Amino acid sequence: MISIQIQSAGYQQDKNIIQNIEFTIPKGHIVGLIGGNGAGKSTTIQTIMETIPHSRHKCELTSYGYVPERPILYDYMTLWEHIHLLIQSNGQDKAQLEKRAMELCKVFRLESKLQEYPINFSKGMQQKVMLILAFAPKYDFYILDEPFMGLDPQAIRRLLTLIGDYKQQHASFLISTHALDTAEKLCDSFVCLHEGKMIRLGTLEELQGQSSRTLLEIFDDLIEGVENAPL
Ligand SMILES: Nc1ncnc2c1ncn2[C@@H]1O[C@H](COP(=O)(O)OP(=O)(O)OP(=O)(O)O)[C@@H](O)[C@H]1O
Repeated sequence: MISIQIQSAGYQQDKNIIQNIEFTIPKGHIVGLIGGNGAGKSTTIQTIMETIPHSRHKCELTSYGYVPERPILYDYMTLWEHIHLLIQSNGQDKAQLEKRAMELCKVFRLESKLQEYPINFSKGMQQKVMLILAFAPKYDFYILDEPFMGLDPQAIRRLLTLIGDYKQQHASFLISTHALDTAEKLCDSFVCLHEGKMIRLGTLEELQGQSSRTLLEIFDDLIEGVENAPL
């Protein structure tokens, strides 16, 4: 079980972007982090990863896989050189890492591009490179910031299968996404953010209450409720 407790965090001293965000991620569970543009999803992820300049939080993580919101690639390295760098720098078994990275290149149809430069790839292809590098090592926990962004429908289906396989092997996930129809089917529970605060937390059934609303409808209602609440 991973416990996330964030009292406050921000990019400048005394300017909190997020506040009072607390939730747990049980082993083998997928938690969806949802919220509109600027709600604080990436800031929450940066805080969990301890890459935010100012924060009061308690999240005890060891190692984890991470897919950033925007691809981070080296200009002068081929796809194979990116994979090679991962193999050399990650402490896990090198033969296993190479085997899985090559399998993932096949899954995401990049096996013929190993000697090409990802910096020249399309947006979706660059996203696939980040997925290959994050999923080649085996971790207990993966943080995926907008993992579906730019992917074609076939790649989304393949990523969903991959996440399902790792979950079966008891990996936990925190996934930030705007793809609420996908999240509704994929995630075990949801953390709903609005203006840096956690406005709801729960499973789809808990969020639905007596209704049969979709996640998108629930989220719309939540935002409307918060924005129309008396001061
Ligand atoms: N590096 C930064 N320096 C200062 N402020 C930042 C920085 N990154 C984000 N912010 C601010 O923090 C707030 C939350 O942004 P964040 O990126 O966490 O939102 P998000 O929910 O991930 O949004 P989106 O869905 O648009 O990616 C926004 O007001 C944004 O302007």
